[in-house]
Amino acid sequence: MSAKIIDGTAIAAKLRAEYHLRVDDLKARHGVTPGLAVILVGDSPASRSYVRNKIKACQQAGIRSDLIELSSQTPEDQLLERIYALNDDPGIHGILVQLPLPPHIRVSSVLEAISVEKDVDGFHLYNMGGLVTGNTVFSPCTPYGVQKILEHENIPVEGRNVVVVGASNIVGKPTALMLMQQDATVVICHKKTRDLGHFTLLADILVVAAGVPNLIVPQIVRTGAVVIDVGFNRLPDGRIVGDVDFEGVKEKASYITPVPGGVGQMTVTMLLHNTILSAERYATGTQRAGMR
Ligand SMILES: NC(=O)C1=CN([C@@H]2O[C@H](COP(=O)(O)OP(=O)(O)OC[C@H]3O[C@@H](n4cnc5c(N)ncnc54)[C@H](OP(=O)(O)O)[C@@H]3O)[C@@H](O)[C@H]2O)C=CC1
Ligand SMILES: Nc1nc(=O)c2c([nH]1)NC[C@@H]1CN(c3ccc(C(=O)N[C@@H](CCC(=O)O)C(=O)O)cc3)C=[N+]21
Ligand SMILES: [Mg+2]
Repeated sequence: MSAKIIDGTAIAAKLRAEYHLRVDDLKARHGVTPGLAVILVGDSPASRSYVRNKIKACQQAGIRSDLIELSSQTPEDQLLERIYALNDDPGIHGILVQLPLPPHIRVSSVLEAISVEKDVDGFHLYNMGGLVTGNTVFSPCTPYGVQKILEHENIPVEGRNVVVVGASNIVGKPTALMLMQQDATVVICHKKTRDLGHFTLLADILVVAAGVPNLIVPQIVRTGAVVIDVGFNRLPDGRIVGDVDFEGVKEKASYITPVPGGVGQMTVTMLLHNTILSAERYATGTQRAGMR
């Protein structure tokens, strides 16, 4: 068996074309241009490159994006002041603070300073908590992108065994919660999991977000499984790979996502989606009132 290679770039392109029409419609009918503020603290080359991808995608979709670059020495209270100003700025519908932040800044204070109505990354505690009950204002972009890939390929989730490898707050845990909300049976594995293969072999759908190249080899993948590789790792030789031994696993899986060209494309696309959704709510006055 050779897996169908899921073309994340093509799915993303189709969605982005639809989103561009929604932007045009907002401009024409409400005079509203969706606006995203991206705050980058410090000058990590990797963060800079992710941010560049996001800004470029905004431009292509007709979304205004403001890049706010702050020095790595910026005190936490100055960063919070910038966020409060953006919360009050009617031209800005989404606020994203690129992680990681320098160690002197508390991530939780920053994420909770962002107005829930503008939290297009879905990282505010309210949105995180909302994942438990299925009541988010915005879904986090990477898990949402994974969900959209499954939806686009008509891969059912209900009643299936989903194994998520990786338990971070930004990918593993929210992905597990979103798929559990769709009535999958979900297992989350992490570094301390004693026998990874014992669990991954149960997976009808295997989602991998560990940050470890070649963690998933064919021996620990069930024949016919759907394999979604969220990993995004740069090797010393400059090549970008996921967490899955792609060549080996594609001979055993029924579907597999490549890296690049898979989930990463969808993450950025869902950021566009959330920013447009926020601007639509603003234009039609359907934001949730009084929420922060
Ligand atoms: N394509 C995209 O859009 C995105 C891709 N990524 C990529 O996804 C990967 C994960 O990112 P992120 O969640 O932020 O990373 P983190 O480092 O925050 O989390 C990694 C998780 O994987 C677990 N883990 C690490 N090693 C192993 C192992 N050997 N076996 C099982 N579990 C393990 C860790 O366990 P423990 O909790 O015990 O430490 C942790 O829960 C990275 O490659 C990142 O680049 C991330 C965001 C977006
Ligand atoms: N705190 C933190 N924040 C992040 O946002 C973060 C992180 N850590 N760790 C690493 C991952 C990775 N990530 C990606 C974003 C876009 C693409 C993306 O656009 N990928 C495209 C293009 C890739 C390319 O540029 O070649 C693709 O996969 O086809 C990928 C990966 C964000 N990450
Ligand atoms: Mg990718």
